[in-house]
Amino acid sequence: MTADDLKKQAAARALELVQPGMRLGLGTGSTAKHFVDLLGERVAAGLDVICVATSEATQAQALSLAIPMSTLDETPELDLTVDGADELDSALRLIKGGGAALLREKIVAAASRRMVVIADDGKLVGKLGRFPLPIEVVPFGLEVTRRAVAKAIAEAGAAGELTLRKRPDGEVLVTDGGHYILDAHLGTIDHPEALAQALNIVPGVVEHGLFIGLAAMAILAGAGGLTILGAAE
Ligand SMILES: O=C[C@H](O)[C@H](O)[C@H](O)COP(=O)(O)O
Repeated sequence: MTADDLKKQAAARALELVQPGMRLGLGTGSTAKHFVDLLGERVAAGLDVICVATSEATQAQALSLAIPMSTLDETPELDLTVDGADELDSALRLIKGGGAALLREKIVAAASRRMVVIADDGKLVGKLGRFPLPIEVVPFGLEVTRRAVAKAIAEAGAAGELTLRKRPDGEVLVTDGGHYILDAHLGTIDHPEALAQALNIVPGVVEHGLFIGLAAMAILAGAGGLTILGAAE
């Protein structure tokens, strides 16, 4: 079974949580893409839902499947958001933003009564930090912000290189919100809450990829089947 098959299995299990009439947040990335594809099939078969996307890419995918779309301004309270993650621990603390969608993903997750993570079980780690932590920053004053971020990271007891994310063609990556991303290569994050708080107050940091206290459940697919973390319903 391929990693993609596992992602699809997790997405299919999450689809069971969707009820008619729900207001849904649609995540971003290769795992969330499976969920949107499967949701599109259910919508084509008559399921009534209204959705908000966490990225321009997901918005385009959902529209191509004729999924009814709204915005957070029109639909500020969502019942359920289903999204992928780059890393998670057993306390349902996440690193997100490998696909540069962390800002809208966090806003949508925070507007949802429930956020459910779908992933292959290789993303479950004992300690967060192997995946570089994405930190979204405004382009203005980049070097000043970079230094302040490095200081915040050190104060939270972590260390590692900060790299400005580039696109495959070598140009600096610009997010859907018009910002840059600094990836913090930390290896391990011993104190995720402290790091999140330290990053939250750096001027120029728009958002970071530590999602703490947002996910209520994770559906992890592995060779041995599905594992559920958190509250199943
Ligand atoms: O910015 C992107 C998101 O946080 C994704 O949900 C995350 O990167 C996981 O993506 P994938 O399912 O492709 O591994």
